[in-house]
Amino acid sequence: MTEPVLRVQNICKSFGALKASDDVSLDLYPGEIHALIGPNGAGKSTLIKQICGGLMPDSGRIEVLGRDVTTLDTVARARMGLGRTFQISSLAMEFTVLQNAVLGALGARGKAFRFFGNVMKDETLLAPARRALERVGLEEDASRRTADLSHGQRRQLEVAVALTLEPRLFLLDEPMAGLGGGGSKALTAFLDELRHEAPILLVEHDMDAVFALADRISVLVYGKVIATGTAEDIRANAEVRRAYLGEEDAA
Ligand SMILES: Nc1ncnc2c1ncn2[C@@H]1O[C@H](COP(=O)(O)OP(=O)(O)OP(=O)(O)O)[C@@H](O)[C@H]1O
Repeated sequence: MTEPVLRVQNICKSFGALKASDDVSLDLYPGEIHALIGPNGAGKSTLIKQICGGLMPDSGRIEVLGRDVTTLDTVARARMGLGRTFQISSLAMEFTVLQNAVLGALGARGKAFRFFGNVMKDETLLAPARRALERVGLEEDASRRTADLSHGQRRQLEVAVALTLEPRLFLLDEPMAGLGGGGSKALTAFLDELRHEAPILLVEHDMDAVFALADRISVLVYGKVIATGTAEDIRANAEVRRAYLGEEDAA
């Protein structure tokens, strides 16, 4: 049987009396998009941070490509091929598109930051940066100031920054946020292709995108995974409807 690329086992994390992750287990298989959904405050970001290495679980285990990474830091996990985008933009707005992509390539390789002029001449950084921009369709915009991009283009650039690492798996934190209908359609099509390169754990509030893309969906409520299954399973699950989808209907 195929091994999962990511395996999260029995993760617990409390903030005082609040259980933000309550015995969470989930996995991600090659070629798959596994969506993580749940109401605000359910613990999605907390879980993503623990998978990335930014936050240590109180207990449980996280494996990437069969290796226990539970105690490794963010840089070590990125080097192992864990690519990530952020809910809040991490782009340097005054830098050009290419400079942001190069910075991504630099960070992903854990290289020390040198003078920017030198960094921008380093082919080992420029080549993956250009390739990533091409992949997301931003090659023509390489010399534009990031602040001048549209919101949708910035989202594309964030994905490009994650791509510079040539990741073995992606953690995408609300990539559709703030995109208009056209933008989220284009990104949906792109992610549908991207999954074949590296599987995706997708945290997303846009239910159209989730139901269009996800092979499996896990529903997190009060820190607990209350259901995991196909889009059909999740739609039909009474507990999920009550806890989450019902809330959307009522909105
Ligand atoms: N550093 C922290 N200290 C204390 N409480 C925290 C901390 N980080 C998160 N929490 C709490 O943990 C719970 C889960 O938060 P989290 O941000 O993971 O939810 P979320 O599902 O990502 O929400 P959203 O969809 O709004 O981004 C919330 O009640 C939040 O207030």
